[in-house]
Amino acid sequence: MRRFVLAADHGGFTLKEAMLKALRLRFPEMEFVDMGCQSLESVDYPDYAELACKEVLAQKAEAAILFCGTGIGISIAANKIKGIRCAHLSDTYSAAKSKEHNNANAISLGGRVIGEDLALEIISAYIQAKFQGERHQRRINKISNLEKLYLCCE
Ligand SMILES: O=C[C@H](O)[C@H](O)[C@H](O)COP(=O)(O)O
Repeated sequence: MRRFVLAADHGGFTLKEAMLKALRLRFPEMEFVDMGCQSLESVDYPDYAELACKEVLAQKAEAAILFCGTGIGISIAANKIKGIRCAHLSDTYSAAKSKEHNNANAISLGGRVIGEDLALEIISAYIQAKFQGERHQRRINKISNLEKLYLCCE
């Protein structure tokens, strides 16, 4: 069964809640796991990026679907984690390409920016897309080399 983890700070909480419900209805054959937060109380988005992305690195989830106010902070945080390629999304074309070309294993959306209907279409486009490999794999290998050079050193 395909398994995705959803996580948000307080700025993304409302959209994350709506997407959990909508995704479970639209894709009943898939699993969508809630990694928090659980209220509108102020929290820090790097904590939730880490929680969700650890599931992806441990291969317990196929991808992390992340939310904060803009989608930016949680994306920046996720992209500091070695092995995570997080796409900050606001349209369906980029959503599909983030999988087809970049093999993104995390996506982020802005709860204070994007409406529920568009968010559902963006996430659906990502989930339904397939990585195309080939020249794109070569470029992802180069991203991994950048991680080794710049992300893992003191
Ligand atoms: O990129 C950061 C996110 O949009 C946060 O959700 C936002 O900065 C939180 O702002 P505040 O603490 O003012 O609610």
